[in-house]
Amino acid sequence: MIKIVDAADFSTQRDVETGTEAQRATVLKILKAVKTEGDAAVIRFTEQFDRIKLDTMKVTEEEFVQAVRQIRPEVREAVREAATNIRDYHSRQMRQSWLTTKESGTMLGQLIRPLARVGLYVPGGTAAYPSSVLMNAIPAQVAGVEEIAMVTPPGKDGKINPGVLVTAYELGVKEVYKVGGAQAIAALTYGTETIKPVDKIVGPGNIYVALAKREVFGLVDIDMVAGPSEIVVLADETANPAYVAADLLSQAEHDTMASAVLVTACPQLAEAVRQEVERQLAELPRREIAEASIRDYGAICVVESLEQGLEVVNRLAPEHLELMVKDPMAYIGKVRNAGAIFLGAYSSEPVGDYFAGPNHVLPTNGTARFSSPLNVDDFLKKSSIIAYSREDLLANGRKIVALARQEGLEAHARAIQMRLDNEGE
Ligand SMILES: NC(=O)c1ccc[n+]([C@@H]2O[C@H](COP(=O)([O-])OP(=O)(O)OC[C@H]3O[C@@H](n4cnc5c(N)ncnc54)[C@H](O)[C@@H]3O)[C@@H](O)[C@H]2O)c1
Ligand SMILES: N[C@H](CO)Cc1c[nH]c[nH+]1
Ligand SMILES: [Zn+2]
Repeated sequence: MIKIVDAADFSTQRDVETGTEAQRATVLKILKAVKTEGDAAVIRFTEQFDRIKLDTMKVTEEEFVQAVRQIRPEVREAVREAATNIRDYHSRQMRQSWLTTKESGTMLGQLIRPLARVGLYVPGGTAAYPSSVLMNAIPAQVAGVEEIAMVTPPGKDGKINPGVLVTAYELGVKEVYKVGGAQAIAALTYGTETIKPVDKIVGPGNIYVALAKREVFGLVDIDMVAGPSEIVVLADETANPAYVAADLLSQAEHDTMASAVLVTACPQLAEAVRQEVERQLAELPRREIAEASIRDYGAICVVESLEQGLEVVNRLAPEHLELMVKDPMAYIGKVRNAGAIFLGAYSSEPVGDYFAGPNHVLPTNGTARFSSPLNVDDFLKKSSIIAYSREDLLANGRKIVALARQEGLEAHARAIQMRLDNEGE
């Protein structure tokens, strides 16, 4: 049963990222072994944790072809159309290098370059989402990343989820390895005989993957450590309770630790949604997962006004926020913290998960206060350009010398002073 909570002390923060001491020790052991032993360690851990003896790590052309045969044509068509929408949306995020020239002749600018090689982690198990392949690979491709290596654990039959493989194939991602867990993160970071190291690792995974990503950050870049899914629906009396309940359950079915919350000032809507959640839950194939999520992390927060509701929303900083109110556009300027904002009755959250175009890799657990959806910038890096003119150096050199000496850095000061002495009139 979904609980009714008080606005004042309500929080959706969950302790999901630190793991136990034993898990952290396991991850450190795996990272060290792969770093020193390479492929042999990857093969050993895959046998230990996935119960698969790998003959070859790299997916063959024949395996791609087999996967294509297993996927219905309409699904493949939907993947293509979703890919087009996601590519169009992310293309708008692309930045250009720039250069300004001052009257003094000095040129200053910023050079934009894509990362050269990126690793994409795709989880195995029941959460092997082809849509996550689209959401992680397309922004990298739009940025111009030349090499994308995908890693994903083998299933019980030693094969990779066919939907995931076909989606990779559709995008032209052909470098795919049947390796998962911390050993995959280690291989992407340090490199092995088979897997070349990457510059950045993106994509969600279980606690072993999350801990390994945190540990290697600095040697490589990482995107974020995404926690369980979340949705907050801010609704008024005009909202359809069945739609609200369905959208809450769409995220609850992801994970027993997913969080689904209704915030409303309308007690009648709160009661109707409560009943709808119970009714719809009973019919869901993933009922056990959704039920646990609703029981432990679901809530209805009855507030005094929509204004107060917005305060709650901004405090929770949810991954997904739905504004199911009469005039959603009127409220958008008041939303401070949310990963993605869905406006009106027809912008149901799964529209964003699969098809509309924005990314579904979003900040969770309150991190929308300071971070953004996965985007093209995550795959770009910037270099500053400084082409100082003689005129500017002579005009400003003394100030630079003063700043250097203030820091006690005489060699810095002399590098400038030497030019002033040589060139000064
Ligand atoms: N936020 C998102 O967008 C999003 C999307 C998809 C999945 N997810 C999350 O990703 C996770 C997927 O988890 P999963 O387990 O199904 O797949 P996974 O690929 O993340 O992890 C499987 C790997 O974990 C390793 N492993 C398992 N048990 C181990 C142990 N005892 N010691 C060391 N390593 C071990 C194995 O090597 C295995 O290959 C879920 O938590 C899910 O919620 C999040
Ligand atoms: N809602 C998830 C992120 O919170 C992403 C996803 C993948 N497939 C379906 N949904
Ligand atoms: Zn989802």
